Amino acid sequence: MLLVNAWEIHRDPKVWDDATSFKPERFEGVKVEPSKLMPFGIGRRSCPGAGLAQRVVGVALGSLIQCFEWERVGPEEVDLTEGVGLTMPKAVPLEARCKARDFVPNVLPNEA
Ligand code: HEM
Repeated sequence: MLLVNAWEIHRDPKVWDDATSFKPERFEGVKVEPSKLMPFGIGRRSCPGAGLAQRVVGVALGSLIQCFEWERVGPEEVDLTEGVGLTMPKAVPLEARCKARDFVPNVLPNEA
């Protein structure tokens, strides 16, 4: 069995500028070689849900931002340190406060 260390490739400074910074704009309008970016695996056993996931993640994230105001629970910056595990947990779980924006009750059914 061949195991590819995608984690390492995704952080390789030879492959990416400023490799460990969160810069989603680095992907705007560019076609990235599949051998550099493989969040869904690669080849015949790659993730068959990739198309669905990419659409749903965008809609879900957009809905959370559009429908809620978000804030930290305290004055400290959110700690983005990675924890240990296969699913890339955060070292410190995220705690945040959210409040539905004013328009939300008008578009969601009122459950009595
Ligand atoms: C952000 C969401 C997702 C990520 C990051 C992800 C990532 C992956 C990765 C890395 C693999 C292993 C590929 C390999 O072995 O090379 C995989 C396999 C798989 N994924 Fe996903 N996946 C996601 C969502 C989904 C969804 C929504 C579905 C189904 C609706 C799905 C179904 C599968 C299946 C069935 C496999 C096994 C494919 C096989 O072994 O032939 N995944 N996924």
